[in-house]
Amino acid sequence: MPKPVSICVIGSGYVGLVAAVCFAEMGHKVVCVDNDELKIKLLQQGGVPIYEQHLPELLGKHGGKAVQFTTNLAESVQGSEAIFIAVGTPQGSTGAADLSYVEAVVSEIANAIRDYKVIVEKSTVPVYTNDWIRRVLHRRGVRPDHFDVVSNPEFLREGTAVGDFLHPDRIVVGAGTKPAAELLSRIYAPLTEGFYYEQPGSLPGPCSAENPAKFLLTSAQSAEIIKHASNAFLALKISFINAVANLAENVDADIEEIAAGIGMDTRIGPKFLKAGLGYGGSCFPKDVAAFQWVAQQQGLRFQLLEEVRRINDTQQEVFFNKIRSTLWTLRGKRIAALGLAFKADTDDIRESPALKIISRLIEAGAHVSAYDPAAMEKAQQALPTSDRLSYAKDVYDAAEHADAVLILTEWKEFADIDLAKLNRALKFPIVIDGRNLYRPEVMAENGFTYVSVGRAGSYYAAQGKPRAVLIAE
Ligand SMILES: NC(=O)c1ccc[n+]([C@@H]2O[C@H](COP(=O)([O-])OP(=O)(O)OC[C@H]3O[C@@H](n4cnc5c(N)ncnc54)[C@H](O)[C@@H]3O)[C@@H](O)[C@H]2O)c1
Ligand SMILES: O=c1ccn([C@@H]2O[C@H](COP(=O)(O)OP(=O)(O)O[C@H]3O[C@H](CO)[C@@H](O)[C@H](O)[C@H]3O)[C@@H](O)[C@H]2O)c(=O)[nH]1
Repeated sequence: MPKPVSICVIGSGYVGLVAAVCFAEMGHKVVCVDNDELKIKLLQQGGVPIYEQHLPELLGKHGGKAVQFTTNLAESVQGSEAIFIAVGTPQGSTGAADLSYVEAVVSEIANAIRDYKVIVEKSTVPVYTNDWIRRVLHRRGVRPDHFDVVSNPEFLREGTAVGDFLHPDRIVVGAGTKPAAELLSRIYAPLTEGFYYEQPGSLPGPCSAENPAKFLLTSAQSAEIIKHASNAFLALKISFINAVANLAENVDADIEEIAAGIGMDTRIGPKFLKAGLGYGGSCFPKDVAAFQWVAQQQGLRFQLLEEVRRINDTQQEVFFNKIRSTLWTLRGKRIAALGLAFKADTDDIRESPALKIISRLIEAGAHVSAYDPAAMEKAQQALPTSDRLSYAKDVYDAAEHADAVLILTEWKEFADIDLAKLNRALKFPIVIDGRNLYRPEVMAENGFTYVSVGRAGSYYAAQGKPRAVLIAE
């Protein structure tokens, strides 16, 4: 097992915090820095700022021990061999990523460096950011032999972040020098050489000692583009299936059957073919826009990405129109909204399709009673206060006397609803499901008018036949 590395992670958001505890889990010594004093205080006191599977146990195991939390960037940089930058890169007004947080951190690093450090760009950034970081360090007088800059994009998903980090499909490292590449390979050796998976108590996942994580060494530019292109491709898959869903609905076909049939082709694969409300979250919307901007800067028009974004925006419009056409008028209607987070297993509400739909319903004069298993607090801070918006204590409380129920996030809790109890709570037994959590024939059997995405519910209710999906399962 190679010697552990002393690591500084700057940013204690989703990526920074997960990276910090996972590096500790891999045997390294970590200091995690943030300029948000409240967050650091919470972490120092053993608090967990985000809802993420396995994070509380790893914070409990390593917090204050192998991972220290601090606001002192200079000291943390000086005491570490590798400095990971994991601050936000939000979307700017032109679609380009706003790199001001990255630049601010690089300037602070420049003031702190006294000897050789490997600076690792982990935030999602446009191509040539690695070059810019080097230029800023030069301009600020840092000796060229005192640093290398590496691009190491992160591919974790919220909700499964810890598992994704420790069991990645691949680790991409864009490094231009041997010492930098060697340090990164030492950092990830527990995953790429399988040592971590041999440890008793290591978290289970798809990688193992026999099937360790893959390490791909590339140029910095390639690494930067790999990240943008991966997110854009996944967004493209989602928009593609949503476009097919809208067609399927018009011709009485079923998008679940179609996605199963497409996904069985191993060249295509079954993942990211779930039709629904379109993609949201803190990554896809901004990263597709940023990648399009990158192409524009090179004089290229990446029209495919324009279409991906257009379909995504349309998808929420399509769903809103379904609500309208099912309920006719919306003013004064009482609607239960199940789900606030942008997807299941997270409390993150950034770019959540659910919040956009709820806001539109309120604007249209409807009364919304909302419920989410994890995102209530964050949603209450984000949504405007309104006497037409209330927050329920559970699914059935939200549904009480409602004209209809909307399913906006694919929480397992919503797939396990007691349908008879739901039916009794509602004023009218209407479910409009943006996540296809139920089979239309089951909903028909339970007396519901059921509207979903890319499926003609009435067909199955009438035919009552087993479907290809069922046979395949
Ligand atoms: N969220 C994800 O699932 C995910 C996955 C892969 C990659 N990414 C990328 O990783 C980056 C970080 O994303 P995130 O979701 O963790 O962001 P976030 O907004 O949750 O966290 C960023 C953190 O950086 C801190 N910060 C900002 N400026 C700072 C400074 N000068 N010094 C110290 N700390 C500072 C903020 O206080 C915040 O805690 C983004 O580029 C994002 O695109 C995110
Ligand atoms: O078949 C699918 C899969 C996802 N989604 C939606 O797509 C969005 C993004 O989902 P997901 O990719 O699971 O969540 P993120 O946590 O945003 O992760 C993405 O964005 C991260 C930040 O860049 C990357 O690191 C991850 O690899 C990438 O999956 C959510 O709104 C989902 O509801 C669908 O509509 N259909």
